[in-house]
Amino acid sequence: MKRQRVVVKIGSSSLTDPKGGLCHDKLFDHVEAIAYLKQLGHDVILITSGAVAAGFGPLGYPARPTTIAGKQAAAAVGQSLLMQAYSSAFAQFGFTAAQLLLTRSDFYSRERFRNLFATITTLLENGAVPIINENDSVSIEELTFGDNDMLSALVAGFLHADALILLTDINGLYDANPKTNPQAKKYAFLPEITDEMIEAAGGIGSAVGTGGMRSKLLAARKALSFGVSVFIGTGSGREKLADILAGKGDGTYIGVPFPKQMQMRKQWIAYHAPVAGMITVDSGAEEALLMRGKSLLPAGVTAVSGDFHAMDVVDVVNEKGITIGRGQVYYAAADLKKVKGRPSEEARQYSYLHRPEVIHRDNWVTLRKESVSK
Ligand SMILES: Nc1ncnc2c1ncn2[C@@H]1O[C@H](COP(=O)(O)OP(=O)(O)O)[C@@H](O)[C@H]1O
Ligand SMILES: N[C@@H](CCC(=O)OP(=O)(O)O)C(=O)O
Repeated sequence: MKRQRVVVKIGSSSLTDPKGGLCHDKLFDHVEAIAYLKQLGHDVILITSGAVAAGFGPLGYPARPTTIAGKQAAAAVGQSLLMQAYSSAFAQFGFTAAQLLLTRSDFYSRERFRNLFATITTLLENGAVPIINENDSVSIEELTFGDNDMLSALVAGFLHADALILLTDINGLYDANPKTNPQAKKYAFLPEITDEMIEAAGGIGSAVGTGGMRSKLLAARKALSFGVSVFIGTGSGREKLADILAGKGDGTYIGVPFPKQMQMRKQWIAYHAPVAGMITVDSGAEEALLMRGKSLLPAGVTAVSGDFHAMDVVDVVNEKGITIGRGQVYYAAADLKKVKGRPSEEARQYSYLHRPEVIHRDNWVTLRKESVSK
């Protein structure tokens, strides 16, 4: 299997005891499975919950605190316990754990966004395991991600992950909460998430979790909109994540089956994404895109119209004004205007992902081939 970029999110209930407090056996089981995925050559980014659940006991609370200050204080205690446990467990497999604590405003600022991307990329290049949680102790309630399910979907989208795996205490999505309705039936595969499913999904099932299945479905829908397929479920043992990636997991698969994920992203670009602008390319770039399977580079761009942002979808037209394809851009319109016609190495500083391509091959869909300019 080709190298995959996988975002794994682990919920509080899968890391702590029902009454709170870190469960080292549960945590080790996940670490072993992540280490195995890395040994198979995949990139893994971990989104971990559990700071509040791990910290409230040691801080002296009998149950998960309900006040914001209580949760924030518990998270400050629990986060360091979590990282201590991850660092020592990953070290047993020869991997280094790296902590990143995010707030929603990190996603609003392009500069922070860019730094975050560069940091995670550098960590992955060096073989480390990026471990992300919300920076609970400083997050302001109105500005939180909602929960780590949504955070994991946003991270999976912006890292162009191949798959988002939401590990939880239940083996998938049911048509009703199985903890309260024993007749509930499990979905094995869903092509999409409908409003009805979100309505039907219930809330939290454990004393330590946050959003329940509803928040997972909202997150799954967000991930699908970025072209990332999702798995919600459970598992145990070293091979559980590899099995999930191979389509053999105990849970619900949402979107296109993982190996065919690229196809889905392209479908989204071709048929669903709003088109935010237009780029004109010269005949060399047109030929590279249509005949040689290459990415679009800044050097081949001759004109830019519309007010698009980086990662928006734009139409690409040739010198005759004929639309030849559509793709997701790494540059905002204003930046692309500055760098059109320039060498990639000069231009890439303006791309928020530091990527030289204007449209990477993976984010390109050909709409007309017969129109190549002569
Ligand atoms: N339709 C549903 N299908 C499956 N689980 C559901 C459903 N509705 C509610 N749940 C509950 O969601 C829980 C998982 O959510 P949560 O406790 O937030 O987990 P985590 O801590 O892993 O994020 C399950 O234990 C289950 O009780
Ligand atoms: N950031 C919080 C987790 C919030 C959260 O979404 O929890 P969960 O529903 O268990 O994934 C913490 O570390 O306690």
